Amino acid sequence: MTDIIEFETVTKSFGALTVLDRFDFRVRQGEKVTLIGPSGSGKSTVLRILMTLEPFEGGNIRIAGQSYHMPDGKGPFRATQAHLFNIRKHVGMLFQQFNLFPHMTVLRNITEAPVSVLGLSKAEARERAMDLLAMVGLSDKATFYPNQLSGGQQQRVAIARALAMRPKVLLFDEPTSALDPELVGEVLNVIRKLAEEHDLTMIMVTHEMRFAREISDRVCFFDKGRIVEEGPPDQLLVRPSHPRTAAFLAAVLGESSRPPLPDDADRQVSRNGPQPHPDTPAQVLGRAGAAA
Ligand SMILES: Nc1ncnc2c1ncn2[C@@H]1O[C@H](COP(=O)(O)OP(=O)(O)OP(=O)(O)O)[C@@H](O)[C@H]1O
Repeated sequence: MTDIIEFETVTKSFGALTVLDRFDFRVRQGEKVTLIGPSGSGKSTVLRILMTLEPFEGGNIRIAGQSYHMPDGKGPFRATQAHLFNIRKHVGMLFQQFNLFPHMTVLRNITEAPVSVLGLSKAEARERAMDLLAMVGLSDKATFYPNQLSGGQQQRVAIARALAMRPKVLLFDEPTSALDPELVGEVLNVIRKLAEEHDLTMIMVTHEMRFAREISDRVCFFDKGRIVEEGPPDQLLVRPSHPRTAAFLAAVLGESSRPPLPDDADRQVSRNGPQPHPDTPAQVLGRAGAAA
């Protein structure tokens, strides 16, 4: 299988802070990859660069064989809008906060870009949108406005909107983290269906470890802008070989798999650093798998 995404020695800084330092990363066509790791380790930055929302200073990225550099070798900082647009058309992205247009109906949210960017007729765009709304289980909400929908429904519309552009790569930046717990399942079900039924390449940043184990071909553990360890989910999430991966998983799985404690409000630490926990990742994920 060919690599649809290639990062070669990519460097990205915010002022004095180097977030990615000669970062290499490849994703195969159709692969489902999950990025996990502590807060601030650079996971979202990777997605935002891929979506051309952030420039980078060094190295190169290719997506679907197309370089982020201009054909004359000029770096991505100096790429024209037309060049960036050509790259961006391969990629769709789901954000934590859905980012639907509040003044447009659900249908218009989905048809707007296919009509204005891809040049589809209104009828073609509508047909595509209605098929996608059926896929995400929201055929009856086409005329609603975003504020008339639950968070889970809004995120499902956002998925339909991204798919309407027929991207080759779909990026998910913690797509369920802004949702009430009871709404998480419906969004994960749609993503699960996408992963099972489509050859779409998917890269996801998530703290939903059980879900990551279920849908990913590969999980990458990030720390300080580097992939410290990567592998199939059953290996990395269950039998991590790097101590930092093991400590991170113990903290995250420990937090999500036990009932809340009275002092939880003061602890807010699980994503920021490892915390000791009596369970191993294998025990916790094993229990989760048994319960599912
Ligand atoms: N626009 C920005 N300006 C300055 N610093 C930024 C900006 N965006 C991100 N950073 C910094 O870059 C680092 C990496 O951020 P990033 O959002 O990629 O981390 P992350 O691993 O996705 O974290 P989280 O899990 O909390 O979303 C952090 O230290 C963050 O504060």
